[in-house]
Amino acid sequence: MTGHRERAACVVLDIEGTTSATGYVVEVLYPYSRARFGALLTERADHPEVRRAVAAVRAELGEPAAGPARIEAVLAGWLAEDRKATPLKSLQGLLWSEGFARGELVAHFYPDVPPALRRWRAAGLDLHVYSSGSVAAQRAWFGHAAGGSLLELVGRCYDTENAGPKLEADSYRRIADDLGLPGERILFLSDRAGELDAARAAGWRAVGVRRPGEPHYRAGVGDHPAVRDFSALTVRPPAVVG
Ligand SMILES: CSCCC(=O)C(=O)COP(=O)(O)O
Ligand SMILES: [Mg+2]
Repeated sequence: MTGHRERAACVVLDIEGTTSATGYVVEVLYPYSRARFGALLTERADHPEVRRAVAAVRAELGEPAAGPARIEAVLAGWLAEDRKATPLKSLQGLLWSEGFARGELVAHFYPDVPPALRRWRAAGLDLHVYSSGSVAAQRAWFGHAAGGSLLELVGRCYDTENAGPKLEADSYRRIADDLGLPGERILFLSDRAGELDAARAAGWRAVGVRRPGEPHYRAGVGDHPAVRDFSALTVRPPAVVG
């Protein structure tokens, strides 16, 4: 893996394993949400986001009368298997946003990420996010980076609810439609081969980010070009023709 160059109008960023450490998400964010699901489901059952997520869990289980204890147990099970289920992610996003706002959580970004994001913005690129974490979680995450907010660098946020699952090419087509760009002008960065495959199937450019120590490092990124971190990636806007 040496330096790599790309031309694109925008960069779409995965979070976990790409901009940020999976270890932090799994060891800090997940337990934070796990410890608060019970109170959320009982004390704030009328919150619109909670009602919506509970209805989605009940529908998925085929158990229209599932009570808070059952829902909490299901969420805990999904969390343990790291299932990227939309209702789980919505409730986590709600709890994490509040935790960030209260100063109980601070987001982790690899040190090469903030300077690269600033460099790419200065070069005229738009930056967007596509993560299994909910849009609320993404905005809170970028807004509460340890070194100061990065939210002003980010344009649109996509998750499994507004775009779809990250392993399906249609999700990337939906995002391209929303951005009003052909796939070849969009560059996706991710640590997972399956996500890069799906993006490429939708016509996007795709570059793997292989950070030693990340869970997907050993699995590699298939036949996609790869960089070790963002400092090894140069991205410039497409050349103007004519
Ligand atoms: C701040 S987003 C929380 C991370 C998370 O819950 C998640 O599932 C991230 O997955 P990704 O698609 O970014 O690899
Ligand atoms: Mg990832």
